[in-house]
Amino acid sequence: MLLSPLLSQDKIVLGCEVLAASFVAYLVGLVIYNRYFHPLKDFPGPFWASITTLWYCRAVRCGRGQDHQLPIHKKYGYFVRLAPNLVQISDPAAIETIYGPKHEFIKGEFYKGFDPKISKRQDNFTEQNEAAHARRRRTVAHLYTQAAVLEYEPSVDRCIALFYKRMEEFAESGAVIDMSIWLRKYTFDIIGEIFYGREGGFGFIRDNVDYNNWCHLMDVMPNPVAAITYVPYGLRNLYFMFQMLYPETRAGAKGFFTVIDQSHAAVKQRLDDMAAGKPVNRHDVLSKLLDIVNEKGDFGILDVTTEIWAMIWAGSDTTSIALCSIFYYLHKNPSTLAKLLDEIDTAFADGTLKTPIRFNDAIKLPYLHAVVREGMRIHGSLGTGLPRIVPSGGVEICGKYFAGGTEVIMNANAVQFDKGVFGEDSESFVPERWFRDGERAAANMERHMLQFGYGKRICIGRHITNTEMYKLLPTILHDFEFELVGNKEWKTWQGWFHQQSDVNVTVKRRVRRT
Ligand code: HEM
Repeated sequence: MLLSPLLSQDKIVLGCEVLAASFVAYLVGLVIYNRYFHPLKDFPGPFWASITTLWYCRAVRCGRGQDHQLPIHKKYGYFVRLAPNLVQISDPAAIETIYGPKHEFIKGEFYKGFDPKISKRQDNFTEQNEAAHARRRRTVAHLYTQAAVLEYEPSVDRCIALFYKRMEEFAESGAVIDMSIWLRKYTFDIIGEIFYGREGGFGFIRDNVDYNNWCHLMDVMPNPVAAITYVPYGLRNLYFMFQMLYPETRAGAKGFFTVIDQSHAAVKQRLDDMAAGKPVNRHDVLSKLLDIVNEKGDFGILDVTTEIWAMIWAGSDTTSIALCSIFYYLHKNPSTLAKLLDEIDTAFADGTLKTPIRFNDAIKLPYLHAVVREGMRIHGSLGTGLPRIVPSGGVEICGKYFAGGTEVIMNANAVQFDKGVFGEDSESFVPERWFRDGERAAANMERHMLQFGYGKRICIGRHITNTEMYKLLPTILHDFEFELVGNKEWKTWQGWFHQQSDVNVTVKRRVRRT
């Protein structure tokens, strides 16, 4: 009763009108500020990108490579404003400034979307606090060195044997297979072997089943997650609810929690087996992570779960995309394939390679090395770039000043095409570039590859990837002949992951030259 004069209908309507008018005035003011007064106003880029983060959000969510890979830089140059407070830079000279040790650029808010919140400590990939990251990375780094990874070689061999058996069956049946799918099963199974304690992997290759829908999850979940931090703050719940209207996002969200459950279950299983005195693989990462729990006070069981959870996301699709790129470009370029086969056959003939192929032997093949580098250069596994925040005080990057708090990004799929570093033919698949101009030029290209990131946040799992690739490729290429059906182009998706599909091939037993 007392409040009724305050809540008269007229006053409520007036209040709503004032609120709506203020909101519209705020939006108009923001647009004018972003476009004409923002410190980044002079950087070139699309109009809509200069006034709202939703433009870049759409680019990531919808896998629009033309908006954040090489084409956008062809249009606007080395610096492109992709959102009001975000500039993407493709000048290779900026890598050292942004990702190198000289300045303290921290990871952008983008990474928050990937935090599973399993433990109070985040995984290395999502951790934004540099000191916390350094502590965690020091704690686990010894599990990921090349020497440590070689201890997991028998696990990789088991998955290769399963893959090989499948290829034999396909050669026998004459079936058409999508190689992008089978390479994905291979990399998932290896994560299953070395992080989840499953001998023979998750069974993706063995049973030809996408258990828990994890492969499907990788197709559908990273895109909304990678885009969400570019939705204006107040609209994120709405965006999330809207995304849930898509059945595939609902499946992805469910899968997100299944991965967490399965990660808890894998750790529990290993602890139970150890307590029961059952034989377990003491050489896999899971065992070694549990050893750390016993040795260090600040790394608990939930940190083990977090670590193996992260590897499903970080270690499976990334590697299969790289493998698929190498495989596809080899089969699109028969003369390159022929040269590589020559090298592999000679290595088998002179005893450099033997079955099962050792990583340390395969790495000695120079042409294979060039093919691997080139496949990863021309098609980066991550479709979008790696966001960083300019430290307070501001930093000059390649002659342009950026105020503290500005977000900057470099995208491997733009940088790795730079003609100054990689040559005039940088848009073509040419493995020869890795030795044609001598060691200094090759080292210079290597320094400007962003495929695995750079500096202290560089990919910790890259030796696992290399081991998987250098062992599988010569094994299958030596014994099987693949033909791209109709020599068709693949399909690609340019969101957070740079997935390929429709790499359809037939498989035959290879008739080798004598
Ligand atoms: C071709 C394969 C791979 C590619 C292209 C790749 C790419 C990357 C990139 C670009 C980063 C840096 C992210 C950033 O700076 O924001 C990164 C970090 C990371 N990667 Fe990979 N990755 C691959 C394979 C793997 C594998 C096999 C694993 C583990 C099994 C792994 C685990 C990680 C982790 C844990 C980080 C965070 C490292 C840190 O910040 O300390 N990656 N990866």
